[in-house]
Amino acid sequence: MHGAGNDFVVLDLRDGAPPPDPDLCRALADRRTGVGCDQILTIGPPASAGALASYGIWNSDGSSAVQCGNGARCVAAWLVREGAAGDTSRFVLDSPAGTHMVDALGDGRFRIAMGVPRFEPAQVPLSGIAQAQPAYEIALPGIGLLRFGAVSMGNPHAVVEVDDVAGAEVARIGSALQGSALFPASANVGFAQVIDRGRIRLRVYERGVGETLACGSGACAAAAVLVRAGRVDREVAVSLPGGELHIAWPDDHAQVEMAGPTAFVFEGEWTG
Ligand SMILES: N[C@@H](CCC[C@H](N)C(=O)O)C(=O)O
Repeated sequence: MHGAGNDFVVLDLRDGAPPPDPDLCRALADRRTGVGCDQILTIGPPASAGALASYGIWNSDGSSAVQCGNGARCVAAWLVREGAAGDTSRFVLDSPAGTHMVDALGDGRFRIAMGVPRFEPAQVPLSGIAQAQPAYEIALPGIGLLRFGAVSMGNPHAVVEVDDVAGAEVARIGSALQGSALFPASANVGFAQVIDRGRIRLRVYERGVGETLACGSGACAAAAVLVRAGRVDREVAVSLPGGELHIAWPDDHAQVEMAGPTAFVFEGEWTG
């Protein structure tokens, strides 16, 4: 499946099959010798009362993750296709980051409540910083002084505002920031260009993957950081290389809502 180009192998493990180990994740995700994907998603039984199902997330390098916005929409689409949601267009899913309210919008589009953004350095996590700041600065070897915002959407994000996202050195700066001691758990690094108060362009160098065509939690993180900086309105369209997501953050204490597309690509059996 994919959500705005962020692609997934989805394994339905509700029959009790064990989750894939890191070696199997890497084998499945390999674009030459496997199926190929950014993340592996596993669907399991609900973890909380009232939820329809739970899901797990593994990056293509075999590391596990706790939040995946595009993946949440794809799991929702999978459950709706099989009729698990019945007549309702509103249901709850459990992710490793918590519970998410889901709205089926029709035409393969879903809206997911992605949680309240956390800016406290300990929550991101950011090492050696006591107080949250609207922007941080770091001197990166070979790159120079870099200014960025940082936020947790359940998973860690750095957001760098750039004048021209097409020309941004996404891999070089993204991997340098990921490797910095400032981010003890690494980070997903977004490069955001503000087009106007209602639209940004974004590219994301994801933790455990590299650059992806879209990152749902990255779109929420970019919107949250730019709203806090007074650069964009609380409803913003985010254009990513693989498609468009719509982000709304009604107020500082509210959850960020992310809406976007889903697509089924093909189904098969893994014999590897
Ligand atoms: N593609 C995802 C994020 C997946 C997890 C991330 N790479 C991490 O390690 O935190 C999204 O759509 O949010």
